[in-house]
Amino acid sequence: MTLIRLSLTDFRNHAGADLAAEAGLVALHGDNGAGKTNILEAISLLAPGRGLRRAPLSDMVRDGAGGGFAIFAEVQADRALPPVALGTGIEAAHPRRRLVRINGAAAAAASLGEWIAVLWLTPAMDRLFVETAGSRRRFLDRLVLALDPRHAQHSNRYDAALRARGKLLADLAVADQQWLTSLEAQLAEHGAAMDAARQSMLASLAAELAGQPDAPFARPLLTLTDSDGAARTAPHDPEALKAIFASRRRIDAAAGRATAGPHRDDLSAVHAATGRAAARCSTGEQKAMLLSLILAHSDCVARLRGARPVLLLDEVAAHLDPLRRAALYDRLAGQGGQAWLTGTEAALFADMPGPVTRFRIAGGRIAPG
Ligand SMILES: Nc1ncnc2c1ncn2[C@@H]1O[C@H](COP(=O)(O)OP(=O)(O)OP(=O)(O)O)[C@@H](O)[C@H]1O
Repeated sequence: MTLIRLSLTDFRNHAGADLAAEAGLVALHGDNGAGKTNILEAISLLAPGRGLRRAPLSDMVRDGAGGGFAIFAEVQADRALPPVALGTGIEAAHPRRRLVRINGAAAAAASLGEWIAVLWLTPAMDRLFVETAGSRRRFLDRLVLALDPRHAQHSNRYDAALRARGKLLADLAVADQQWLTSLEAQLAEHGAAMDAARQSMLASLAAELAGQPDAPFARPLLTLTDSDGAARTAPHDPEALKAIFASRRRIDAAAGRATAGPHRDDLSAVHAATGRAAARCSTGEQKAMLLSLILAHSDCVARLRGARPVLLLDEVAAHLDPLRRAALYDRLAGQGGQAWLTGTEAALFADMPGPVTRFRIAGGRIAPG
């Protein structure tokens, strides 16, 4: 998948920007605060979800602009087909409602996943393995989404049913039992589908990683675990899940949250070469594992979906030694697809193998270079 055109209106510090890019590497360089990550964030919003900062939509409107914002892109998924036009943004009157247009027609955000897959690595993700299970689950679900666009619908419906059940359980004594049973049936159906998609993605990713060397990027071994840290290998059975939810109504009512289910699962990672848990590895090793994970996943999506996801690598190049940096560029250039990289120095990108589209960003302005 290639973004051949991107235009931004009142998005973060970009009042109006229009850029054309080619397949291959796209290098964005500019000083701190120039607006590089904002461009990557805009691209991340072309996929379902809240984007790479998970920020409220209203924060994304350019300060002082007073209205909404708009992101528009043309994406070429297949050279034989015309590009698809994707647009998203908000209007001033409805700052919480994300609007989406696909080829000019209004669409649900979840549908974006059918047209584009976007994977990213940002400095904020460096601590993923020591952060909360929630951030790892979100990361896991993004990996699944890149492979299986239906995942967004299942997880949206699961979350909606979970919230509705939580409201009913807040007053269990008067809760409509039939409505509870129906919500738990929805949780079981969508939860089992979500879980199956996670397990199938992890199996494909494990197979991809197994074929990759331990160097120059550290290879991780990944496992889906339950909330107690035990490995989960068999998919959730919908009937069993329904029974779990039904049997835990009192416990969940007392806890004020659903204490069991796929929304509590976690992703655990081990450094393959040393056998050490990722959380106990050095920051550099954790970064390297994430990079190798993302690169392997990109291969996985390319193999299974027939199109490579757009990769957004924010400040990744600056943290690699010259040997690893060259290895990263070679790998990205050799595989087709499109990867957007940011850095403060143009020199970081000087030796990239072509084709490379280069932009210099300064104060929210984008110029070729
Ligand atoms: N809604 C907004 N309106 C205007 N400016 C904003 C808005 N949100 C963020 N900014 C500003 O946009 C600028 C660019 O941010 P961005 O994160 O893209 O910088 P960057 O080029 O990636 O810098 P760094 O190299 O430091 O990571 C920052 O100064 C930030 O404060």
